[in-house]
Amino acid sequence: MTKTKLYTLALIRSNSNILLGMKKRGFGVGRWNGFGGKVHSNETVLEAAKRELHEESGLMVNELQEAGTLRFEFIGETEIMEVHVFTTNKFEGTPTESEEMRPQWFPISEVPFDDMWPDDILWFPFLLKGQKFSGYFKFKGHSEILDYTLEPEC
Ligand SMILES: CNc1cc(N2CCN(C)CC2)nc(N)n1
Repeated sequence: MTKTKLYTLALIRSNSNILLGMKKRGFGVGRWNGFGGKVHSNETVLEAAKRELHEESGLMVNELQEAGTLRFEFIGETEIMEVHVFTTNKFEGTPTESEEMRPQWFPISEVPFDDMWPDDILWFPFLLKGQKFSGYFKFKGHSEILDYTLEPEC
């Protein structure tokens, strides 16, 4: 019986730059990504997104904009990951390395997709255009997408 587990992912923009973090350990280690993690039972998805962003990058945000929802199935695993994606260009603080993440600004034109999860190159265009999206990806291992659906949501 598949079980859905909630996660967050926050992408921070500043003019034509985007803040990514190099994951230093755990799930997705060695790949650049936004900042996020699990949603605790005593918090909303939005509260978790703000908490995880601060824990992983040192940045503080008052508001986050909903950008989209991504669901991931991994062949052979019963958990479906439901990742709620957020974005903002209003933040306080300076990106600071954490135990989990090494933050770095990238020009939007230089997003290192080759060193990111393979789904990212597919949904980033929606994020960058401010078009909300909903995606479902079936992974074999951590690098092969067997099939997927991705559509704009209003
Ligand atoms: C499986 N593909 C993924 C997962 C993923 N996440 C990021 C957030 N994590 C907490 C859970 C997994 N992020 C991206 N960009 N792609």
